[in-house]
Amino acid sequence: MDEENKNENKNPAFESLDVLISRWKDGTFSEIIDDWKWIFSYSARYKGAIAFYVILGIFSTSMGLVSSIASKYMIDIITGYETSKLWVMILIMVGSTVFSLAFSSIISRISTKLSIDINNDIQADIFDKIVDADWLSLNKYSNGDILNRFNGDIGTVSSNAISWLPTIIIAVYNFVATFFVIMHYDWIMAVIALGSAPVMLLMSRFMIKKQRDYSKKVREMSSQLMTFEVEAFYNFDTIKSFGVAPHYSKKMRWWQGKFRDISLKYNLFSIKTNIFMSILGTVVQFAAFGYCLFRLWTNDITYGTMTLFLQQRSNLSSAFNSVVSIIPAFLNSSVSAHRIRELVELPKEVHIPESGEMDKYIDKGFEVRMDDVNFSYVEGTRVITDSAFRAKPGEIVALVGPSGEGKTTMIRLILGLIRPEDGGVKLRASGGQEIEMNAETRHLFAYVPQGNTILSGTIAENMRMVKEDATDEEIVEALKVACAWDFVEKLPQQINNSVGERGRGLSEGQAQRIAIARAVLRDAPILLLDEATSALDVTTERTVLRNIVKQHPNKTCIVTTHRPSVLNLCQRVYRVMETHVTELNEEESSRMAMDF
Ligand SMILES: Nc1ncnc2c1ncn2[C@@H]1O[C@H](COP(=O)(O)OP(=O)(O)OP(=O)(O)O)[C@@H](O)[C@H]1O
Repeated sequence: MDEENKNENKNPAFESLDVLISRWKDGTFSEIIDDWKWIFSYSARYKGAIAFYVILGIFSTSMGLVSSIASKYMIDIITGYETSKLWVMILIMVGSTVFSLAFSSIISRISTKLSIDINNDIQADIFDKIVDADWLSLNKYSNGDILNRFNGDIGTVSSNAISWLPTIIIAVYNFVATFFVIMHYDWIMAVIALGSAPVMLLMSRFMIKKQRDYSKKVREMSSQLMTFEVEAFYNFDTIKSFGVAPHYSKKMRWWQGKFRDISLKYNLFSIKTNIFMSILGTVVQFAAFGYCLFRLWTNDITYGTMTLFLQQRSNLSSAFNSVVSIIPAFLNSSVSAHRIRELVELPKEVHIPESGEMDKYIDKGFEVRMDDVNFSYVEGTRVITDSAFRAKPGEIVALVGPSGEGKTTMIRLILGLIRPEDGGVKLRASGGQEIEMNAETRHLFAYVPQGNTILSGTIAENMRMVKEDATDEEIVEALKVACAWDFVEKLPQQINNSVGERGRGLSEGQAQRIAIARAVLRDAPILLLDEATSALDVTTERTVLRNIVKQHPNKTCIVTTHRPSVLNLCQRVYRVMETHVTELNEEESSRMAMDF
């Protein structure tokens, strides 16, 4: 049968059902499913605990049911004056209430423990993923945004990841069990009790889309607010010294206002949905109450059955409400999971496992080679074009050139943080063995980046960051090479003296010398200094560089600089300008030194 005939024979009712299902599944819905699949990959680690949680929940719900059936019989016993059975009923009621309370307390304890565990699990995983993410891809996210996803979004996911499934299962069990108890006594009552279900189902599609959109906007706005906050606190000195604090206060309030507006819109939507649900619930409640009174009036049911009906109807509606109220939490979690997955799915750095082979050649040093390299951060805007570069063991090689022309980009290429579009950036051992720069070659480098990179803690802690088992003597030795010992020696606790975040408490030049000492302690065969001596006086700068070369004759040093004093120490000078890296001859390089 050909395709056309097949379609003709298809029942139109089924066809429209197919269309409905596919529409239901498209876009938002399939995204939600994917996000939850990801969340389940974490919850699955706690299968046993979740199953225990569900069983306890079902017990607790069953006890509630037993207690309300017992209260029906109690009313019937009292109204029928059959006091002989009264004690049994009282015992059943009290027993089931106590059990129910005990179960729900254990459930609360388990769910708190699990949500902390899952939060820690996700955070630890994401931390590792971020650390191993491709530099350029991660660079697109601001620190505030990453921090917000790391804390806020993971918090939202973990608080729901465990409880969501048990809550649904327990609510559905509660719903079904209650429904059958009511049905056992009167099926019309059961139908009335279920009255709101079809309307709710029809509304859910509209609600889900809208709720998810709001949740997404609130999370995005929260990230933007946090980006602003992180940046403002990080640059507090600049803000204060420019006297622009009032402007930033105003900006802060503007961001807060935007966050407030979107949060209130979301809240209004939730209120409207709530009002609608409550009205629906009240209508059903009155219908059930009216029906009960009618049946009582016609003597079809006892007082006990009426109490049971009304109690169970409210139980049914609370089971329904707990399923409905989990929808926002479910959607918020899916939005947060989506935001976390964006970080998880960032491309990983390139790791070439064979790089470990190069460790054998550390003693003789390495040559850094670049050939025919092209690189752009943004497609169409070249930063490096058809360029070559060499730095051999025992050499100090300088990268010079006007600001913003690509010196730091060269350092990033050498470190393998970014990869060239064409050409190769390689590490070459003395025997000719070569390997492309990648994450695994990075341990062969000691890098002093631009800016202050000192962390809060003692000077020794800062140093041991790159060599955990370094002795105090080794630390002092490295500080001496970097001309930092002169001032560290005079500190009250010397290497155990504490410094603040970003080296607070030290001068810019002192912080630079400690950063250099840290790189020296690392004792890697290749040293990269990116404007790392800019805050030092000329004499200290020359002493530091000479000490480094003297320390290890096979070290390869690559420096970016704007200082002639450094150029005179270099064996080779490359100019980075107009996207080209060009080696300067002696005459050009001395002219350049004079032009600075
Ligand atoms: N993460 C990035 N994304 C996009 N473009 C970038 C990025 N980093 C740098 N660039 C661009 O690449 C070019 C070279 O920047 P780079 O930092 O390498 O210059 P530089 O020579 O080290 O400057 P300076 O001497 O001022 O430190 C600049 O035009 C800059 O705008």
